[in-house]
Amino acid sequence: MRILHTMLRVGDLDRSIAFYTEIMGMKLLRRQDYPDGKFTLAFVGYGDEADNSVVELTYNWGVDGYEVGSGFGHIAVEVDDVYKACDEIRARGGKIIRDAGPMNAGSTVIAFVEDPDGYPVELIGRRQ
Ligand SMILES: C[C@@H](O)C(=O)SC[C@H](NC(=O)CC[C@H](N)C(=O)O)C(=O)NCC(=O)O
Ligand code: NI
Repeated sequence: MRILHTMLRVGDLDRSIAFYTEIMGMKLLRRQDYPDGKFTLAFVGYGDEADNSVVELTYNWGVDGYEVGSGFGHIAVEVDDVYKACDEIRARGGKIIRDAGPMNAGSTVIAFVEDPDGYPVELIGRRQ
């Protein structure tokens, strides 16, 4: 077994696709409308689904926002250098909500970016 995807409900699909592709460097892997269910799915990720876990963006037609809630944590993205990644993401218009530095109660260097719906995306340095 393997993790295939994490699903996020989004209020504006094009806005989210732009964030995950133009700011986070992912690819739009596929997009499909489901008219009978009045929703659209878009899958984004750093590689094809056969070999990579991806993010499934779900847009329910006419629903423009959601409560992120206190239970949701984050999606984590591996980067070569967290500090450099934050600079690059800021330069591309991304919102860093937690600057790079050692994690709470630990030493792993992390940072958090906020996606357009308020979902945190964690940046973690590649394991040495
Ligand atoms: C290792 C890396 O993948 C993490 O996600 S650790 C991030 C760290 N998590 C916690 O502190 C968990 C306990 C916390 N009370 C919670 O429920 O979130 C984290 O979120 N650190 C925040 C920070 O600013 O370091
Ligand atoms: Ni994490």
